[in-house]
Amino acid sequence: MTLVLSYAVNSLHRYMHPKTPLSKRLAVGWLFLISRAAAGFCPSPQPQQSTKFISASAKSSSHHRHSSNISASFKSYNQMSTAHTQKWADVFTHQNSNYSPQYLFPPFSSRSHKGSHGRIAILGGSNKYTGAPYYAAQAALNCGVDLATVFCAAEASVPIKCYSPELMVQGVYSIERFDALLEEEEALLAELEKYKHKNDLITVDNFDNGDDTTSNISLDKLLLEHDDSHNELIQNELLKNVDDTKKMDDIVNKLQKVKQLQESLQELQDRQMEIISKSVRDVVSMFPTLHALCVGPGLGRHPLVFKVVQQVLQRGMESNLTLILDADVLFMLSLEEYRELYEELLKYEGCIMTPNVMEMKRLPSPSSFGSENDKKNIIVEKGHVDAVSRGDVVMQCAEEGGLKRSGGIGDVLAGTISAYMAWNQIIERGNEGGKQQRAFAVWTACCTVKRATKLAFENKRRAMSSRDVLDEICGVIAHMEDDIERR
Ligand SMILES: NC(=O)C1=CN([C@@H]2O[C@H](COP(=O)(O)OP(=O)(O)OC[C@H]3O[C@@H](n4cnc5c(N)ncnc54)[C@H](OP(=O)(O)O)[C@@H]3O)[C@@H](O)[C@H]2O)[C@@H](O)CC1
Ligand SMILES: Nc1ncnc2c1ncn2[C@@H]1O[C@H](COP(=O)(O)OP(=O)(O)OP(=O)(O)O)[C@@H](O)[C@H]1O
Repeated sequence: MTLVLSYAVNSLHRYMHPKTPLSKRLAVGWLFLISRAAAGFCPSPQPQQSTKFISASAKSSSHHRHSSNISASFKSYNQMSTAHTQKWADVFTHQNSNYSPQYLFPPFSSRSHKGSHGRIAILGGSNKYTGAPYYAAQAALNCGVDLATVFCAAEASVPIKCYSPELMVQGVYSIERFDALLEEEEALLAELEKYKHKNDLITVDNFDNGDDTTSNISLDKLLLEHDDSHNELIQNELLKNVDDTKKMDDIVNKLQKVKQLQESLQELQDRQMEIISKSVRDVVSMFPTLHALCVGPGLGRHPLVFKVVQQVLQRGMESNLTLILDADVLFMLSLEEYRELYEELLKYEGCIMTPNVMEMKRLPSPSSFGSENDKKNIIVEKGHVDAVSRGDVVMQCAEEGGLKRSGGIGDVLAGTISAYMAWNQIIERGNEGGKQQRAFAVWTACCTVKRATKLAFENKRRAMSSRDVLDEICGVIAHMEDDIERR
C-alpha cells in the first residue's frame, strides 16, 4: 500500500505539470484519491511475528516507562508495547511455532465416556449475583466439556438451576446463616469492648511476685491478661484487699460477665469453623473428579465466604488442581489478610488469574519475588487487547471483539478458559509440554471469546448480551477446529 501511495504521489507531481493534457491530469487525480481511501481502510502490514511467547524483558524501553507508573500495583502487561500482538490466523502462518494447535481439543472416540471431554466446576454465585456463575459454567458447556457443577450460596442455587437443566448446582453455604453468625460475633465483641474500656483501678497485693507491696491494677488488665485460674486468684486477692463490699461485688460480677462473654465468643467461633469446614468438604470432595475449578464469578465479598475460599484454594493447590481465579476472589486476594495465600498462588503453576482493569490495579506487587520469572502462574489481563503472561513472557490476543461490553463477558471468558484447561489436562496429563501448551491454550480461549463477542455484536448490535456471546462459542470453536484440520 505504501508503494502504491508513493507511486501515486510521484505521478501526481509529474502529471500535474501545466503541459500535461487535462484528461491525463483528471485520471491521475482519481488514482490519487482512490489510493488514499484504500490506505485509510487497510491497516499497514504488521512485522513478522512468531507464535512464541515474547519475553517481556526483551521489549522496548517504552514499556518500562509505562509500567513504572503502576509500581504500587501488579505489573500491567497491557501497558507494555503492543507491537507483538497476534490473532488466531497468525498461528498458521508461521512454521516456527512452539505451540501445537492440534493438541488444543481432545479428539472424539467411540470409547469416550461421560466426562472424558472435561469436568469442571465453578465456585461462585451469591444472593446478589446469580448470572455470573451461570455464564461461566454454561460457557464451559458450550465449549464442549461434558459436566459442569456450580458450587454456590444456597440462596443462589434455585435461580441458577432454573437457568439451565444441564448444570449441576449445589448450595454449599448460606449467606443468611453467615450473616447471622457475623452479627452474633459483632454483638459479643461490642459487649466485650464495653468492659475493656472500664478502667477501674483496684489495689491488690503483688501476689505474683511474692512480695508484700501493693499496686494499682486496672480492671482492664486483670480481665484481659489473666487466664481463668488466675482470675480466681485475683478474686481471692480482691476479697482480702477490697473493703468496700459493693465495689467488690461489682468487680466480681464484671469478671464473671467477661468470662461468660469470652466463652460464648469461643463457642461461636468454633461453630463458625465447623460450618466453614463443612462447606469446604462439600467442594473438596469433588476434586478427584474435576479437571479444573474456577473460583470467583458472582462470589460476593462476605468475609466468611472468603474463609471458605481460602481453604478451598489451599486444598486445590495441595491436590494439584487447575484453578481459574476471577472477579471477587481477585478482590479477596488484594486484601492484606490474604497476602500470603496470594503469593503462594502466584508461585503455583496450575493457577490462572483473569483480572479486569480494576482488579489488575488492586492486585498488589508481590513482595517475595526477585523478578517476574519467579511467578509461575498465568495472568490474563483483560482489555481491548487481552495479555496472557507467564513469568516475564507475554502473548497478546489481538483478535477483534464486539463494540458492546455487556456485564458477564468476563465470566464467559473464565468458563471458556476452564474448558480449555480441562482439555489441556486431558490431553497433556501434566507433562512438561503440557505446561508450555497451557499458556497457549489460555490465549486461544481469549481468541475464542473475542471472536464470539464480535459475531454476537454483528447479529444483535445494541441488544447484544452475554447470552448471545454464549450462543456463538460453539461455532467459533468449530471453525478453529476446521482451521487446524486444513493446516
Ligand atoms: N449478571 C451477573 O450476575 C454479573 C455479576 N458480576 C459479578 O459482579 C461482581 C463484581 O464485579 P465487578 O466487575 O463489578 O467488580 P469490580 O471489578 O470491583 O468493579 C467494580 C467497579 O470497577 C469499575 N470498573 C469495572 N471495570 C472497569 C473498567 N474496565 N474500566 C473502568 N472501570 C471499571 C466500575 O465502575 P463503574 O463502571 O460502575 O463506574 C465499578 O465501580 C463479581 O462477582 C462479578 O462476577 C459481573 O460479572 C457482571 C454480571
Ligand atoms: N477496552 C476493551 N475493549 C474491548 N474489549 C474489551 C475491553 N476491555 C475488556 N474487553 C473484553 O471484554 C471481555 C470481558 O472483559 P471485562 O474487562 O469486561 O471483564 P469483567 O469486568 O471481569 O467482566 P464481567 O462483566 O463478566 O465481570 C474480555 O473478552 C475482554 O477481552
